[in-house]
Amino acid sequence: MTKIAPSILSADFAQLKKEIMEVDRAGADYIHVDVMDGHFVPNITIGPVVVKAIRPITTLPLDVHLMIEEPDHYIEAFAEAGADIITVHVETCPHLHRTIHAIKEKGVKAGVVINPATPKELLYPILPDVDLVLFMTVNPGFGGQKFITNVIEKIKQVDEWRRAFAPHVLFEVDGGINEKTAKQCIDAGVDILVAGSAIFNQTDRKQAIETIRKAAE
Ligand SMILES: O=C(CO)[C@H](O)[C@H](O)COP(=O)(O)O
Ligand SMILES: [Fe+2]
Repeated sequence: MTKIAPSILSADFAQLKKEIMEVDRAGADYIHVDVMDGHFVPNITIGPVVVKAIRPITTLPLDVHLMIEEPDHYIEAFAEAGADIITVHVETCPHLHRTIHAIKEKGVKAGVVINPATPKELLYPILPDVDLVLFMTVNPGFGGQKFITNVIEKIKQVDEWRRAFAPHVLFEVDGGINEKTAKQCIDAGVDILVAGSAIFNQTDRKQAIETIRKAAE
């Protein structure tokens, strides 16, 4: 079954506990946490203190998406705060193999994220080492942007590598996911759909999650 990861970037931050509890009860599979530093992306969001604060609110895995430069400096802090998955951008990691293994050494699942305009070849050498690949389907930095369709072709091509030598790797997409775009992603081989505005901008979160899940299947 398709897994859904609501992105709290589009939640009401003044009521974060209530928002997380609501999507948890509504059938979410992960909680997606967007960490932005104002350097790698033109926005600033949250850090390890917030991850620590939300950790007791839910038993769902916390999927922490690091959109920050030099992520190596923060792996320990996010792991100790309670992250279950930490994903780092290929664009921010000159020593990607070292970074991925530093995450794993903390007992956390390790994922690599790739921007829409970054060539898929950067994934090839690291694919057997990661637990997850997150394909950005918008340029990272903000919620509510339009899905970039040509990423689908990249997902299909990387899926061929996955089938050949890394079948354990999960594929996740992030950005512009809604009932219209979900199906194309699943058909291309995606396992986990991140959705922010398509869930948190709806008053009935249960229905929003079910709508995306149904459209995907
Ligand atoms: O990483 C992100 C942005 O950089 C967010 O996870 C993503 O944008 C989710 O928001 P939406 O579903 O509204 O596009
Ligand atoms: Fe994200």
